[in-house]
Amino acid sequence: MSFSQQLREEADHIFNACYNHPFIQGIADGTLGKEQLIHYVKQDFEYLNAIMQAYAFGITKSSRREDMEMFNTSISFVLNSETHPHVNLCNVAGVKYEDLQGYPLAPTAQHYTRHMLNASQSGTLGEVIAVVLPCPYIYLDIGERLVKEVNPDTSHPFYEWITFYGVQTEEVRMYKYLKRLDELAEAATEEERKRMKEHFMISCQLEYMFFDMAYTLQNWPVQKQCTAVSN
Ligand SMILES: Cc1ncc(CN)c(N)n1
Repeated sequence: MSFSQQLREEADHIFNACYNHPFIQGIADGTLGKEQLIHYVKQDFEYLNAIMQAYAFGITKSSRREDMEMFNTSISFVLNSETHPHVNLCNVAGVKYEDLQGYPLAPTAQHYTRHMLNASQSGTLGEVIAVVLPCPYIYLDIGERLVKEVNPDTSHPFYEWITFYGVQTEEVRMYKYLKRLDELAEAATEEERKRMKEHFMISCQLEYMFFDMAYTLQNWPVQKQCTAVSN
């Protein structure tokens, strides 16, 4: 079994938990609430900025043009295409996309972005791939399962979100990452392979937590009190 197959098997329960999370099931049956959609898009806009920076660290660790191209394609994908599923969610929530940009990170988004940026800044090329991989991998899995199980038509409120992640070129992008991860894992020391696995598993857990953050409208626990002004 290849290294990437081992990781996928090890994380199977997390992939399943993500699919069964009420956030995704709310997308599936079209009932996800406006507040949850807005919180998700605000946080995901910032998350996608951070993953582009992680991809850019991947370029700084690359010496082959093919690897630079792989990360560059992912950055272009986020900049030029991944706005579409966000716009779908904004349309359902009845808000403008531009109004959901530039918000502070909630705890889980803070955790996930720091995890990705720390590992990609301090790690090897293999570690960069391992830490960013769950992002496209889990959404491809969710999208494919939703297309198969919900089989939405254009009247479904989240038709565009579902078909974007379930029926598109994500698969081609993914296989490049998996192939390269296996090559790098084969040449890596046991220590490095251990770090790659740890980065991958933590990113998978944080993908689950990200859905939970959006669903529960997670925020920092201590907020400034608004005291009534009395005359
Ligand atoms: C947190 C998260 N993970 C993954 C994806 C899909 N690229 C996303 N938009 N946001």
